[in-house]
Amino acid sequence: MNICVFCSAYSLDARYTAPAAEFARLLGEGGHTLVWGGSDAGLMGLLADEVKAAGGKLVGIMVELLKHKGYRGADELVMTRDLAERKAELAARADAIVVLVGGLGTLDEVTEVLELKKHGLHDKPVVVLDTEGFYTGLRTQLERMDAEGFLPRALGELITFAETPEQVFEQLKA
Ligand SMILES: C/C(=C\CNc1ncnc2c1ncn2[C@@H]1O[C@H](COP(=O)(O)O)[C@@H](O)[C@H]1O)CO
Repeated sequence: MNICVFCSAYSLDARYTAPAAEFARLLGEGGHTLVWGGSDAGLMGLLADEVKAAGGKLVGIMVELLKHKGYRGADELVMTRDLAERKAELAARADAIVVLVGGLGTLDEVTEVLELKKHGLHDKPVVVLDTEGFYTGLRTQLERMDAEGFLPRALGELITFAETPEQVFEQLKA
């Protein structure tokens, strides 16, 4: 499976990096391909290192603007002109999307895939690894949208939340 991962480009402490590394190990050992932003920065770089060490393949979708942070050692590195083209390419290459902890870039990416899914433009699973309850606020907001009629589909059809890396893969199989 080609698994697109959105996650932080910053270096984080072990309570965030350890579950991400475990997720990466399961991805690599499962024979999957990581499709990601193609950077060696922060958690993005750690994820790629761990997937590679576990035998998985790496497909990086880079953007001109950030090419100085490109990951050396990807099986394929695709260069896109701008962030919009990169987001489209990331989604197009994926069979499933997994969201790890991240900041505004990650939030922008997950929001876009959910908006496209809302409109029926794809039906790929979107699973959030909710490490340390990092996404409690996002989940609460989405649940309110669901309960108060802001979503055309049930929230559970758009996105699911996992507490552990193992649960992410169980939800991708379901
Ligand atoms: C932090 C530094 C450079 C950032 N480099 C990036 N390279 C590739 N992709 C990136 C970068 N920054 C953001 N992205 C994309 O957004 C997500 C991460 O953003 P966040 O704000 O950290 O959550 C990630 O999924 C990427 O696709 C300088 O060292």
